[in-house]
Amino acid sequence: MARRMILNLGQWCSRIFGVECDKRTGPVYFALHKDKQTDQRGNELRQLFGDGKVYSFHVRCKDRIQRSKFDELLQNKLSSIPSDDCTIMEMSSFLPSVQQSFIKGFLLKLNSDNTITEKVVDELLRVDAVSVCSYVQDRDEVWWQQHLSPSEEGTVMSTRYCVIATGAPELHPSILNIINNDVFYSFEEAYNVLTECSDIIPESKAVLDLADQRIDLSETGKFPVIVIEGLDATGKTTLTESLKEAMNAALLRSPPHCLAPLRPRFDCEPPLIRRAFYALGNYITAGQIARESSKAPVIVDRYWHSTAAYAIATAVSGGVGNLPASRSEVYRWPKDLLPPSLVLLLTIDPEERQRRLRGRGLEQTREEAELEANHLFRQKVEEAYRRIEDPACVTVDASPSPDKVLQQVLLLIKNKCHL
Ligand SMILES: Nc1nc2c(ncn2[C@H]2C[C@H](O)[C@@H](COP(=O)(O)OP(=O)(O)OP(=O)(O)O)O2)c(=O)[nH]1
Ligand SMILES: Nc1ncnc2c1ncn2[C@@H]1O[C@H](COP(=O)(O)OP(=O)(O)O)[C@@H](O)[C@H]1O
Repeated sequence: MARRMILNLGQWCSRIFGVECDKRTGPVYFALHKDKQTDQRGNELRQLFGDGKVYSFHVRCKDRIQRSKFDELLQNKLSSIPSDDCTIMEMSSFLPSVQQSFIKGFLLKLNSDNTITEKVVDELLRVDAVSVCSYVQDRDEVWWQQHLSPSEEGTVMSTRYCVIATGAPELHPSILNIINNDVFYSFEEAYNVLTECSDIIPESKAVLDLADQRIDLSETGKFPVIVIEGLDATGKTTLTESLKEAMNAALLRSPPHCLAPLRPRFDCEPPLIRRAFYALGNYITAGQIARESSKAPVIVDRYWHSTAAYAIATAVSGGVGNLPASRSEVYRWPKDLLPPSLVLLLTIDPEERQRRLRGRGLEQTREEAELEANHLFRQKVEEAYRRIEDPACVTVDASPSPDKVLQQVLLLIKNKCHL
């Protein structure tokens, strides 16, 4: 995929940086040059680096488990700065000619100098795995990126590169790493992640043991398997319980009940580890689906669509426009995961969903909180749901009463599954 990322940068190929400075206009991209460049397309750079001190941070660490932990540390440190004192923008960077070279970082613009911010910058400077840079103009108003490193006397400015604005690559950099880092397309890939983190997360061994004991059947039985998907509070639990009664069906969910005690532990982990946990949950549920569908219809409350949609929406910065295009390989069902007969995506308008969330009164999970705080994230989840294929979701308007939704869905299942 990196082949389509190559930009015309001349003979020297630096990292390309994309900063989400304005959700409406999309990222501003820049590259680095060893020599001074007079034609910088300065207006765009002034938008990024003008008006006050600017730092960028990203994690450089070969081990992906360590990298994901440092990413989390970096995000938590920066979010400790009062939002009035700074503007934090997501920054992605990649090497156009190197696969899997994408790294996620942040650009920090200080609205005012204060001790909290300087303290956070100084602390991050002392984390070996975190690369800190500042951006300054010389007397010719040419912008430079300077790499900073700590010293007893303060900070030392070492290597510096001339910053040049550049055009947008064809694909948003954040989609470069999705495959088997954010979304897992095989049991083995997800299993390997939890194996790699079992020394720092002892609970991983319990998950791996349950994954080893999963029912490993590759075919569903003769009865239909219907997955119910949708954002929180769209009515999945209500509908799946009614369908269980109405169809005398087995009701399963992903992650499966056997993983429920471990879920809060992994919900606190960075995306790489959290998604591997949910992915293994899908494979354990798949074995239960295969077994139960030989005896009766099976209803499943969330499955791979949830895992993939939330992972893609989290991994891709900015708005819906940055999502991988429809038909992209990231939306393809894993070849080794049992596919259901039908996937129904419950949709309701945001106001009704808010009302139902309040009515439910349950504690919000981290992702639910994110869904409410960030309508861009919610839009990306909904759009990612719709782009997943083989099987694709069939959208259901879940705003009528519970009974009307049930009747509508029973008719849909009858028609689609030829019951
Ligand atoms: N089940 C499931 N949830 C996921 C996954 N990835 C992210 N999530 C998010 C979706 C929700 O915001 C949150 C909780 O989802 P669940 O439906 O499993 O739990 P809960 O019963 O609290 O949510 P609900 O309101 O019934 O949809 O976790 C995944 O792979 N599977
Ligand atoms: N069709 C519906 N009409 C009105 N309220 C509903 C409907 N379906 C569910 N609810 C209510 O909305 C809240 C969330 O429903 P729930 O089934 O828990 O959704 P989910 O499992 O998708 O989070 C609950 O309080 C439930 O009683």
